Amino acid sequence: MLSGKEVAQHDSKESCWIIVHGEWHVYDVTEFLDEHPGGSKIILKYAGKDATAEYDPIHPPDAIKTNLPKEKHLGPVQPDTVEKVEVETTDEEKARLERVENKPALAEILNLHDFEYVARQIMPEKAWAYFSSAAEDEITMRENHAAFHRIWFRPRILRDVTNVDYSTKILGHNSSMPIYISAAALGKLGHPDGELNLTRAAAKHGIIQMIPTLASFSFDEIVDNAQPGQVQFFQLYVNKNREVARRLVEQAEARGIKALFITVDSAQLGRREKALQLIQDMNQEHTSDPSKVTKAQLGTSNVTQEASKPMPAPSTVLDPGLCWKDIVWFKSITKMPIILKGVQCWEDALEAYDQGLAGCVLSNHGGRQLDFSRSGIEVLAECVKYLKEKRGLTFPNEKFQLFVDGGVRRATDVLKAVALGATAGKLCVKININT
Ligand code: HEM
Ligand SMILES: Cc1cc2nc3c(=O)[nH]c(=O)nc-3n(C[C@H](O)[C@H](O)[C@H](O)COP(=O)(O)O)c2cc1C
Repeated sequence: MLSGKEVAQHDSKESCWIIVHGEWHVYDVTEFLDEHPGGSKIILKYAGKDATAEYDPIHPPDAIKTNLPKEKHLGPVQPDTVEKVEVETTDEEKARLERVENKPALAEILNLHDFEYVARQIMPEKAWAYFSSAAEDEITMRENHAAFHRIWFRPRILRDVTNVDYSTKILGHNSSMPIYISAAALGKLGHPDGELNLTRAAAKHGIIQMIPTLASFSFDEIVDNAQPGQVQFFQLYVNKNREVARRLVEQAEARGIKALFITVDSAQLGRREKALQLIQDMNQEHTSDPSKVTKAQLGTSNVTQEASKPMPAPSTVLDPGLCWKDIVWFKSITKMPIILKGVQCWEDALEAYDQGLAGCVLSNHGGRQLDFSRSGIEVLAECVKYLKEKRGLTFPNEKFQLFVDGGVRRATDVLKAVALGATAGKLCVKININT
């Protein structure tokens, strides 16, 4: 056991130790300083100290394991000997903390628009930029919701609706409602319990959670937090290194994951300018390397993770080379049903059906990838039409399920999707509609 005092002596670039994580582990990052993708300045700010609070929300769970040689892991430190890091609180931060303190009770929040408003008020700027940003002019993001405004009901009367059961089956698994929680990376940015909150909520309400590849918690931690028998799906970003992809799929199958959703709308990261703006500010603050700023400004940095920086992930996590032959390979290595997440026209939905896949999520990634992609609900209408015309399919269809996400903010949106043929849809933290 190291003492906090000893660690504190290594507070310079000649010898730089930091403490990270609940288990209070000490790491020697002296040689890593120049390699750190976030620059050395930010780490030096925490030299000899506990960096957990800053480190945790913005790094993938395996960042240390993957980037820091074992011999640099110096072991645990006695927690009570570690001095608290004095973080200077700006006036803006004080005001934000006050808003957190006074946030409305859950029962006062009536709908998802309220949630969004409150989130914007209380989240750190970084988190809000990540969660709320979409590609370029954010036209698709707005259209996703607006598209539902163009669909109207044609209610029938004098039907007995005393008992309404809106439970359903999604890919053969019971769900209390025709929605599931879709993948959203880096949950810890929003709350220290991140994705585990969603695991618990899904269990409590009998809905299915899709675990993201880029979750803040490790895959095992999320699965370990599920109740016995709780159904979970897994979202896969296909790593350039197919052995990594294979390992993720095998791990998911071994742990009882019931379906594999492969994200196919992210050949590269969408240009999310709100997030880029923030990176620019951060780079100015944390690094002296002006080329980083320029790259970020131009949107040409090789950021390939879900978040766009400052939300780190290995740059190999997305593969522009992903194509149909890989899907055939995935089919050969897993018995889990495969669903493509991010299908945006009927031709690709038809191809997925012909390849023997279990379904598609008609989605444009919440408008975060290609601006001017059409909304999922609009694509649903054409898929239903052409899959009937070309292959005689009717929807909802158990053998080939259509899901819709993007802009779903109301139960009426879900109802519209289901009425048009979807198995389920997604809600903000991400509920998907199952048509
Ligand atoms: C144990 C030591 C650390 C390791 C192994 C590590 C690893 C990484 C990795 C792998 C990335 C991103 C890679 C990518 O984008 O593909 C990253 C980015 C980043 N890290 Fe660390 N990190 C460490 C310590 C820290 C600490 C103590 C801080 C302080 C808060 C920090 C702040 C950042 C920031 C701000 C970025 C984003 C940089 C940018 O987008 O320009 N890191 N780190
Ligand atoms: C903050 C955030 C993070 C996301 N992360 C992922 C991800 O890691 N993988 C993925 O396939 N989709 C991801 N998505 C896309 C969602 O799964 C879903 O397709 C989209 O959010 C639906 O649109 P909506 O936000 O309008 O509901 C993310 C979306 C948001 C808003």
